Amino acid sequence: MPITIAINGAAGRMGQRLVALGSEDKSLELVACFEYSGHPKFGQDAGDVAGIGELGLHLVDQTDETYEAIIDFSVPEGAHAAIERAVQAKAALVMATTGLEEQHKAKIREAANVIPIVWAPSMSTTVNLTMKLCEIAADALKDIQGGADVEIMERHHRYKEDSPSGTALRFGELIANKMGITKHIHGREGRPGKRPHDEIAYHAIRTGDNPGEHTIIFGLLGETMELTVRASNRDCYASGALQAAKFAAGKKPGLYSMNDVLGL
Ligand SMILES: NC(=O)C1=CN([C@@H]2O[C@H](COP(=O)(O)OP(=O)(O)OC[C@H]3O[C@@H](n4cnc5c(N)ncnc54)[C@H](OP(=O)(O)O)[C@@H]3O)[C@@H](O)[C@H]2O)C=CC1
Ligand SMILES: O=C(O)C1=N[C@H](C(=O)O)C[C@H](O)C1
Repeated sequence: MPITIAINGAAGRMGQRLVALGSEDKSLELVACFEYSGHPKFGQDAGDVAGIGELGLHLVDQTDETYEAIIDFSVPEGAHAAIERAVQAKAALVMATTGLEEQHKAKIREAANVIPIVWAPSMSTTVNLTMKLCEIAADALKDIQGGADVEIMERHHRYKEDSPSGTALRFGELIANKMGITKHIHGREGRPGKRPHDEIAYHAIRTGDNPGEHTIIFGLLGETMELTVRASNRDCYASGALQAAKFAAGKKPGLYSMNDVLGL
């Protein structure tokens, strides 16, 4: 039997790719496409909006259908609604929205007591693998003679609303934990003085239609290591989220990561 899924934020850039890939996947059945009622495309066929032709599923804000998993790529308020929907439906939740505030994060942790939740700032396989590589690098370089300076650069499309990306922040968190760094700064200007070793700096570039690119720099005296991971389109995130929904449906309540989903 296919796993029944719902998508929240279904008219968005990511939502449209989830509708397209999710409706093609024979192991899944797409049963609901949620949008907020004020959305300009509310009520339209989700397949038409996604550019794949009519699916017979409309953009709605409620449904009588039952579903085993709901995937959220929206905005913080949308994420809040998705958590409530998942808890009410006793469905698994795949939480992909970034830029969440502490209140939303607390709600996710609380919901994980009653439903399974995969929560990750990036559903991409190569991004999650690069996170592992960065942890190895950070561990190896934490006590290196002369120190290793960590800087994180990310590039995204001009429409992105949160900054730096959730992925960049997660890279920083993982590296900081390994290297014992507590200071995180965002860009530099004026005369900040010599760079201390115990900080990670983030640089967010917004340009064109870039679907996402991260470079993590480990700068030593005499040599530099850079790890870059780059999406060519959004399907790496969409297919990872669909994989996460299949993984989480029917699991016991708790918080799961993409490492659990991907077996990394
Ligand atoms: N974890 C991951 O792998 C990835 C995460 N993301 C994250 O996913 C999120 C969405 O990205 P993207 O698709 O590019 O953004 P979009 O703005 O294109 O899509 C978000 C959609 O959600 C809609 N929305 C707004 N409010 C609500 C609500 N209350 N309920 C339901 N839907 C709502 C938006 O409508 P409107 O346009 O009218 O606001 C829009 O249609 C971002 O936080 C992004 O950072 C993105 C890619 C990968
Ligand atoms: O908004 C995006 O596009 C993306 N957002 C996520 C993030 O903030 O990390 C993931 C991906 O980089 C694309």
